[in-house]
Order: sequence, then structure tokens, then C-alpha cells
Amino acid sequence: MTKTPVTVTVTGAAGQIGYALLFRIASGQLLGPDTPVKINMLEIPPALKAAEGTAMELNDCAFPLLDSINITDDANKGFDGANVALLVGARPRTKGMERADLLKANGGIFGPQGKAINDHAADDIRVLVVGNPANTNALIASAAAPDVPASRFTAMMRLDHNRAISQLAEKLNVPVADIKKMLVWGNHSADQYPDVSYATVAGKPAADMVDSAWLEEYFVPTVAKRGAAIIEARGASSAASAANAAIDHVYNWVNGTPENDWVTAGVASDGSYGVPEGLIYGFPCTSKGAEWEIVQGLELSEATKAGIQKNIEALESERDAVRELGLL
Ligand SMILES: NC(=O)C1=CN([C@@H]2O[C@H](COP(=O)(O)OP(=O)(O)OC[C@H]3O[C@@H](n4cnc5c(N)ncnc54)[C@H](O)[C@@H]3O)[C@@H](O)[C@H]2O)C=CC1
Ligand SMILES: O=C([O-])CC(=O)C(=O)O
Repeated sequence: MTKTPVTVTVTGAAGQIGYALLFRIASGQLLGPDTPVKINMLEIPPALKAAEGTAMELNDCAFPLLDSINITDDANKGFDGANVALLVGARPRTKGMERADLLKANGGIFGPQGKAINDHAADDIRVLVVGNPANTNALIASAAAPDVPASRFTAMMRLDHNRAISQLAEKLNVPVADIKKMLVWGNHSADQYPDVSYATVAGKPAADMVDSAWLEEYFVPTVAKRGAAIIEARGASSAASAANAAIDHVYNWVNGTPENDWVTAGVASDGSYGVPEGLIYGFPCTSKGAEWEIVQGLELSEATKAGIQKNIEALESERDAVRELGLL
């Protein structure tokens, strides 16, 4: 190992996404095959023993890139020196819980974690929020970290992006690798707007290959409600595909996106496409290895404008609810 290890903090490390994620981080898939990693696992006290078990298994893999593992329930220690933070641990919605209760419970997690990132993480910290409601949790964490640029707090829209590619590939019976410039605008929720307007299939416009009835009646709802369909089928929410999307997001952020393509990332709006500044919103993004850049200048159809607007309203309403709770 010649390079300095990169410190990666994973919260909710003992959960199901954590279990699908950690081995891939330690094997080099998050950052690349030449980058050693120090892994910090942040958990709540009841889950520390399970986290220790996962750490034992990580060690048993004898990954050449795995420099060290630290397990803690103290956010200040968990984010100490972190270069990458994957905020997976969140409070799930339980029976009878109102949306405000869920936002409040998660505010209690993501506010303090944002502050700990502010005070202890490395200067180049990059944060990906996976825990739901991901976009608003990212907003809460970012607001609690005034010394960290808002551009470093992102929310995971990549699973939605990958789901959209998969659905289109299946419909057209083409390899997923032929599909470029897929896009899912907005919120990681059922309001999201998966959009094939700019997508290409082997270089040709995807919009010419599918009809609007399929798009409206099948594609958009299938992608937007895929999380619920997985829960229905598996009896548990998506884990390996979520971990895979987190790997894709960070890998492209750090190593850059492919030429002539983009990915969907939930990033702080700069006002692009009429999305109010500051909302963490799914946009078409590229990276050259430093910051996410929102792709500019796309012409928007009426359907896309409506999809964007619906998600603005949904995210503004979450933001206002969180403000009312004093979390912003
Ligand atoms: N953005 C996206 O595309 C997706 C988001 N998710 C979300 O990811 C989150 C995690 O999912 P799973 O791993 O399946 O859940 P899980 O319940 O299996 O694991 C969550 C873990 O977080 C831990 N945790 C809770 N509070 C914590 C805190 N304050 N600090 C550190 N750890 C804490 C728990 O002890 C548990 O081990 C959920 O909110 C889920 O809805 C899931 C799939 C996709
Ligand atoms: O719906 C859930 O709870 C999990 C999730 O975010 C997804 O699979 O997209």
C-alpha cells in the first residue's frame, strides 16, 4: 500500500445495507483498486455487538486494501478525520407514525451527525445520505454543518437512476450498458420523476422507442414505487441494490463520471431548472473527480416541467415541516 488510507465512515453499519456495503468498500469498489481504506462503523449501543461481528468477518476476508476498522457509538469519534461519510442509519417509519414524527426522529439523528461532521471530519469530506427521507435528512445534516460547503452533502438518487435504466433496458431488450443519460428528477420518494427525455440507447433517442402510454402508465410508477415492490416481495427493504447505488454514487463522485454520460445525484440546488436554491434535489450531474456539477441547458417538455414542479412542492413541504420542528 503506497497511498495514504482514506477514512470512510458508515453509519447504521450493523444494518442490512451496512452488511451489503462494507465488504465492497473494503475490497476497493468504493474508491478504486489502489486506495486503502480505514473504516469507521458508527452504530447505536444495542447494535455495537453485531457491528463487531461484521468487523470480524471483514478481517476474515483479509482484504489487502483494508487498513483498519473502528467501531463506535460516539459520532464525534465516528466522523473523526472522515473523508467519505455514508449516512445509512436512520429511524424507520413504524406503524402509526406520522410523517412529522418520522422527520423529528430523523432530525434527532442527522442534526447531531451533521454537527459532528462539521467539527471532526476532514476538510475534503464528502457525505452521501442514504437513510430516509434521504433528501431532507441531507438538508438537516448540511444545515448543522455550517463550515462544510453545502455541495458536499448529497442524497442518494442513484438507486432510482439504476432502476430506471434497468426498466428501460428490459422493455427494449437491450444491454444496460447501451443506455446513457437516464435521469430521475427530485425526491427519493414516490413523487420522483424518472425521465427518458434525454436518454439514448446505443446512441439513438430512447423517447422514439417507447410510447407515452408505457412511460406514463408503467415506467414512471414502476420506478417510483420500486422500493415498495421490493418490500412486498422480499419482506424487507432493498439492501444490496441500495448498497450498490451508494458505491456507484461515491465512485463516480471521486473518480469522475464517464464521458458523454451523466448520473442522477441528489445535490443542493443552485437554482437550476427553477428548483429553489438549497433544496437537495435529484439532478443530472457529472463529476470530474472533485465536485458534482449540475448539467445545464436541457430543454424541458411540459411533462418534465410538471414532474420537476411536483417534486419541488414535495421537498418544500418536507423542508417546511422540518423548519417548524426547529430542525433547520
Ligand atoms: N436512498 C435510498 O435509495 C434508500 C434508502 N434506504 C434507507 O436506508 C436506511 C437504512 O436501511 P437498512 O440498512 O435496510 O436498515 P436497517 O434497519 O437494517 O439498519 C439501520 C441501522 O441503523 C442503525 N442506526 C439507527 N440509528 C442510528 C444512529 N443514530 N447512528 C448510527 N446508526 C444508527 C440501526 O441500529 C441499524 O443497525 C433506511 O432509512 C432505509 O429506508 C433504503 C434503500 C434505498
Ligand atoms: O422504500 C424503502 O423504504 C427503501 C427505499 O428507499 C427504496 O428501496 O427505494
